[in-house]
Order: sequence, then C-alpha cells, then structure tokens
Amino acid sequence: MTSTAETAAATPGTAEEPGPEQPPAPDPFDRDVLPAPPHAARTLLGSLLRPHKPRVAGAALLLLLQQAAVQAGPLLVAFAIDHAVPALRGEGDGGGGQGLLVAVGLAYLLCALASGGLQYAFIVAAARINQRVLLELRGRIYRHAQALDVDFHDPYTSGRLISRSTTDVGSLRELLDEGLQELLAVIVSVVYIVLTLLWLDPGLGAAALGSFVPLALLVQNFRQRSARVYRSRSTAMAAVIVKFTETVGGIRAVQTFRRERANDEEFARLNGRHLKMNGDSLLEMARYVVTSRLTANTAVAVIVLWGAYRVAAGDLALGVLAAAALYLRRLYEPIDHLGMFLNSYQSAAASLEKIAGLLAQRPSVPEPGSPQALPPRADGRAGREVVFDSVSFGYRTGGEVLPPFGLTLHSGRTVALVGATGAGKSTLVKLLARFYDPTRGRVLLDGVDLRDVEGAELRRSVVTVTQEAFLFSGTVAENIAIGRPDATHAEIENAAKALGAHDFISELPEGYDTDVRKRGGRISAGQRQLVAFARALLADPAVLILDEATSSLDIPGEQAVQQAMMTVLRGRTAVVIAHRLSTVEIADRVLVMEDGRLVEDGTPAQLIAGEGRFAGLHSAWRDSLVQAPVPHRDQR
Ligand SMILES: Nc1ncnc2c1ncn2[C@@H]1O[C@H](COP(=O)(O)OP(=O)(O)OP(=O)(O)O)[C@@H](O)[C@H]1O
Repeated sequence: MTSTAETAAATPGTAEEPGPEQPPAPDPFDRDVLPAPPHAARTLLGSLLRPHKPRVAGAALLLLLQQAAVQAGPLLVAFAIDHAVPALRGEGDGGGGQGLLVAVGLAYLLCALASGGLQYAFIVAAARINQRVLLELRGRIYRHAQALDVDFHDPYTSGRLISRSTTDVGSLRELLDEGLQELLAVIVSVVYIVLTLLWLDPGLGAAALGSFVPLALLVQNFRQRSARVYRSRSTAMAAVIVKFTETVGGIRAVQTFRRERANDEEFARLNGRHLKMNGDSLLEMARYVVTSRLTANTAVAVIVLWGAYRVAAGDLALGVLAAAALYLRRLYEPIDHLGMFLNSYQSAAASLEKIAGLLAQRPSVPEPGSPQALPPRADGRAGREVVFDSVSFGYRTGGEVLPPFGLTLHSGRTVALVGATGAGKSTLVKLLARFYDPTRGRVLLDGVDLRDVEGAELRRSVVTVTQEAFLFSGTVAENIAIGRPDATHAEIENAAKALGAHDFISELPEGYDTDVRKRGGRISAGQRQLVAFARALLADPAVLILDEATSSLDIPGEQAVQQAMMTVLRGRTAVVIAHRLSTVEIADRVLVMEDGRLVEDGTPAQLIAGEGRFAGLHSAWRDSLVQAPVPHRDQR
C-alpha cells in the first residue's frame, strides 16, 4: 500500500492543467474539474435557490423600490433648478416659491431615508437566502463525499475535497454576499437611469445608450481573459491545499523518509505558481479598471459638452443638463464595481463548476433499488455463508486483477488468505465488503447478492478491521461503540474485557472517556488493534474481515492481539489476510493466492503436509521466526 505522503510525492498536486513538463492525469478522478452533465453548475445553483423562491422575489422587490428612491434624487434636483428656484425668484406665474423649494427638499430627504431603510431590508433578506444556500451546499458536499466510494476518493484525494468545501464554497459566498447584490443593483439602476434620461431628453438618453457599446466590448474582453486566469488561479490554490493536507496527513511517512526538503521544494513551486496566478488576475483587474474609467469619463465629457451647447442654444433646460450629468456619473460609477463583480463571478463560476462536477459523481456501488433482507441468523452469534459465484474483477483503471473464480466460505469458519504482495488478497476482501462490485458474477451472503443488500445492513453484517485500526477523534468508549452507537457503557466495557483491553484503558488518564485524539496518537499500535477488535466484537458482525497487522509487535503485545483475535473470530465467518504463521495455524482453512488466482485450498495441516507453495512458505516462515509461544487452537 502506498502511504499518503508517497502518493503526494508521486502525484503532482493537480493534474487539471498539466504544463508541458507534466504527464497527463492517469485517472479521470485525479483532477479538479470532473466530468459533469451540461449546465450542471447552473442546475446546481437553480436547485439551491428553488426552495427560497418567495424570499428571492421579496428581495428583488425591495431592490426595485430602493433603486426607485435612489434615482429620484437627480429628478428632484432638475425640478428644483428649472421650477422651484425660478418660482422663488418670482419668475414663475404663481407665487409660493418658498413652499415649493421646501417640498422638494423634504422629498429629497424622504427618498434618502427610504433608500437607506430599503437597502438595509434588502441586505438582511439577501443574507438570509445566502446563508441557507451555503449551508445546504456545504452539507451536500459532505454527504456526497461520504456516499462516494474508495474508488473515487483514492485518486481525488482529501485535499481536493477540503478545497471544494472551503475555498470553492468561500468564493461562492463572496459572490452571493457582495457580487450578486452589486450586479442586481447595477442592472436595476442602469435600466432606471436610461429610461429616465430618455424621458427627460431622448437625445441625451440615446447618447448614454450609445456609450454602452465600447463599455460592453471592454466588459466582454475582461470576462474572457479573467475566466482563464481565475480558473488557473483556483486550480493553483487547490494544488497548494492538496499538497499541504497530504503532507500533514502523512507526516509520519514524510519524517521517516526524510521527505521534508523535497516537499519544501514542491510546496514552494506550487506556492509560487499560485502567487503568479494571483498576480495575473490582479493585473487583469487593473487593466480593466483603467480602460473602463477612461472610456466612461470620455463619454461623460462628450455628452455634457454637447448638452452645454444645447443649453446655450436654448434647446435644453439647465436643470435637465444638471440631472443628466448626475445620472451619467451614477451610470458609469458602477463600472468598476461591475469589474469586481465579474471578478467574483468568474471565480465563483469556476468553483461552482468544480463543486457541480463533484456532486455529479455517482457511487460506483449504488444502493439497491429494492433491497432484499438477509435471512435471520440462526442464533445470536452465527456467521453467514459467503459464495463468490463465477466472480471476476478488474479495477476501473487497470486490467483484470481477479480472473473468473468460484469460492464458498462456510458459515462460522476462519479462512486465512496468504500470498505474495500484489497477489489480490485485499482485492478479494474488498469485493466481500462491497467496496467494489465484481466485473462479472455475484458475491452472495446467505444466498443474497450483495448488490441487493441495503448499505446499512451490509455494514452491520460485514465488518473490516484494517491494519491501520483507524481511531476517530472522540473518547475510547465512543470509538468502541462506533458499530453499535446504542451500546451501554457496561456492554462497551464487557467487549473490552473480553479482549483484554480493559486494563490498559482503565489506566488511561480518564479511562474510557479519554480522548484518543486524531489517529489514536496517545495509544500504542497493539492497543489500537485491541480497540479495533473491541469495536468489531461489539458490532457483532456475521462476517469479519481482518487485514492482519504486518508491523511486528513485541511478543507480549503480539500475544495479546492474537488472543483478542481468536475471541473476535469465534463463531463468525472470517477472512484473515494473514502475515503470521501463528494466525494461519488458528485458521480452519488456508487459501493461497498468486496473480489473482486461488492456487491452493485446504486445512493448514493438509497444506503443510503437501508439497505446494504453502508448504514452502510455511517452512520458510518457521525458519525465519524466533517462535513465540503461540496459543493453541483448542484454547479458543
Ligand atoms: N485501486 C486500485 N486501482 C488499480 N489497481 C489496483 C488498485 N488496488 C490494487 N490494484 C492492483 O491490484 C493487484 C492486487 O492488489 P491487492 O492490493 O489486492 O494485492 P494484495 O495481495 O492485497 O497485496 P498486499 O499484500 O501488498 O496488500 C495489484 O496488482 C495492484 O496493483
């Protein structure tokens, strides 16, 4: 098995955009952007917003009203200049100039107050929608990651998953929190302003509309260029995170194999690449801001100049020109913001595409449409019969690993699986635990195809204890109870006692309530194995798969583990990937594998007595071992 750190060293952080020096990704899952149906990102966004339709409509209404209040300002100014001020000077026909000006002033104040209040209400409404959307999205990613199988996780890596639910969700948050509000406000204000200008003076309105052509071209150009830059930037960021998590996840291997310097160099390279991409994106932004401002200011100057000539010629009222100048400023003001918005839009679109690709993946071992219940176990502790019926198997990325074979594992018996590394032992047991489905044939549990057994029932019935004996963060008691969360404290303690784990657990600072911390850093390898066995014993599965630890424990440690193993195997159908002579000797049956084939099958005594591979392996084992006193089979 390759360690995480070695994988990290072997796999360049991300293979999405291989440079000229990088080979193409060997696995379609070893990349950031996964294959997804067309418009997956848009569909995802739609599905996230759909439950909030009424709220979205309410927020849109608030925005429309707020913009109406904001855009009334220049109109009031025009009215004041062209009507209220002349009335005050007594130029108009009727009197009451004072009252008119005060009324205009009050109306202006009212509009300002209304615009502030409405903006506040809109921000609150939009934030409520955003929070719920992001909460749902993060939850979906997490649930989906748990549902996807190891076949997906191995090449995709945990770093990418973390990147999806942090950086990518983060850039979507930015878009929803700031960008989207910005864009909506810009669109609504542009529509209001253009309509008002056209109403005030069709010539000025048409000129303002015409000035949009060069601006639209600028925006379009920026969109295209920044889309490229943003995608590269987010991929570069993901590569940094992947490298970081893989290094930290495999820190033991990193330090054991002195990978620090090589990792530092690789990390510096990835970090540098991210820096460059970030610089590129800032440069694009700067280019856009400068050119768009220049264009907008030129447009304002030209239009106001033309308006001034028309005022001088008596063709346009002064108040209308003043209002037009105010409107033009407001029209072009959001151009910079639009760039910012496009900024977060591009990066959010790239992120959404990646998240949608992840969520579009379907587990390769799907839940059955109409699950079939397993027959009841004969008595509380019986095992189940396992049949490999004309099974053959090949991994998604390779050729056939297990050529067609048939095999029956009798209920309640222990089978030791031996063979050279790469012979296919782990692959065979992965089929039994349904981490993969066979390419051809069926795996039957008491006559029921594993494909028809509901996931939860399968996990209850077939339990795997791996070499790693993974411990989750939490207490020792919680770790033991993982397979049966409803177990009482007494049951947990009994399981630990039956396996001889009670003594060392009691000696821990807080006994069963001691936090094991990540990966059980506080307890030894042998003790971790015992906790894992206690977990299996409490879960009481019909079929137990055991990937025996290859690490050489000390003699008392090994003996304790051996004893515990016999306790946990008793009465179940068990398959043990055996690395120790002592384990093989306690098995009822030994299967020898070679190049994916079962080449020998018999009781340990039969095979030792024969002339086959196992006999040779057995005598080599015997010669190389300083024999520890092995508990005898009938001591079980
Ligand atoms: N996820 C995978 N994708 C592609 N090929 C794989 C995968 N896992 C294992 N293989 C290949 O399948 C073959 C059998 O591997 P398997 O892990 O079953 O062997 P094993 O007998 O358990 O070896 P070991 O004792 O070293 O764990 C090997 O050639 C291996 O390279």
